[in-house]
Amino acid sequence: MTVALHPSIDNGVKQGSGHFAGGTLVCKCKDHQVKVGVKGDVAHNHACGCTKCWKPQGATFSVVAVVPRQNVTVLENGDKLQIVDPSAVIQRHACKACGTHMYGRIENKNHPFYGLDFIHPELFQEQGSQAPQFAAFVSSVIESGVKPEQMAGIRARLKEIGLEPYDCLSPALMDAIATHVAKAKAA
Ligand SMILES: N[C@@H](CCC(=O)N[C@@H](CS)C(=O)NCC(=O)O)C(=O)O
Ligand SMILES: [Zn+2]
Ligand SMILES: [Zn+2]
Repeated sequence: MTVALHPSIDNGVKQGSGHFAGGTLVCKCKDHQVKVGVKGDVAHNHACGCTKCWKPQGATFSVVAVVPRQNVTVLENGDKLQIVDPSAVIQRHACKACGTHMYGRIENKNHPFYGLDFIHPELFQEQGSQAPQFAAFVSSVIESGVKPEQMAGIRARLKEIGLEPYDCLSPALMDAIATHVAKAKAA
């Protein structure tokens, strides 16, 4: 049996249109859904294996991307949102009723990713946003109950669908973080 990663990539990664103009993220509630507007396409879309990122029922990975925070607006039923863990770097605003994380925001102005919000593109009601590019925090799925002996199969399946597996972020993002830290130290 093929390893299940996440429903939006299990049948192969669907490429983005390259001209996604933005859209509306909708939570999983049957009524009074939380709706969040996003302007423009997402960036750095990836599968994340960490325990903190929201994933749909049964998924092993989250699929998560970033957008400039000024491009994110709560459109409807924002009173249903609450911050999952106020002490986390990424403050994930989740629907109290269905648990779906609608956007994650970094409030620490010194953080390398300050200015970017984390969102789950599968919640867009529109098609065509950027496809996942790689897989991050892959080893962390063990913390959610995956057996270590399943890891070779999971990494092989990620590679098969074109998502290079990394146990932290991709080299480009790790370099961006280190560059930010080096500049902060030099200042
Ligand atoms: N092994 C940890 C890794 C958690 C982690 O560091 N997650 C990354 C990727 S989302 C992060 O940047 N977390 C910051 C945060 O959750 O606020 C876990 O699975 O819980
Ligand atoms: Zn909801
Ligand atoms: Zn994560």
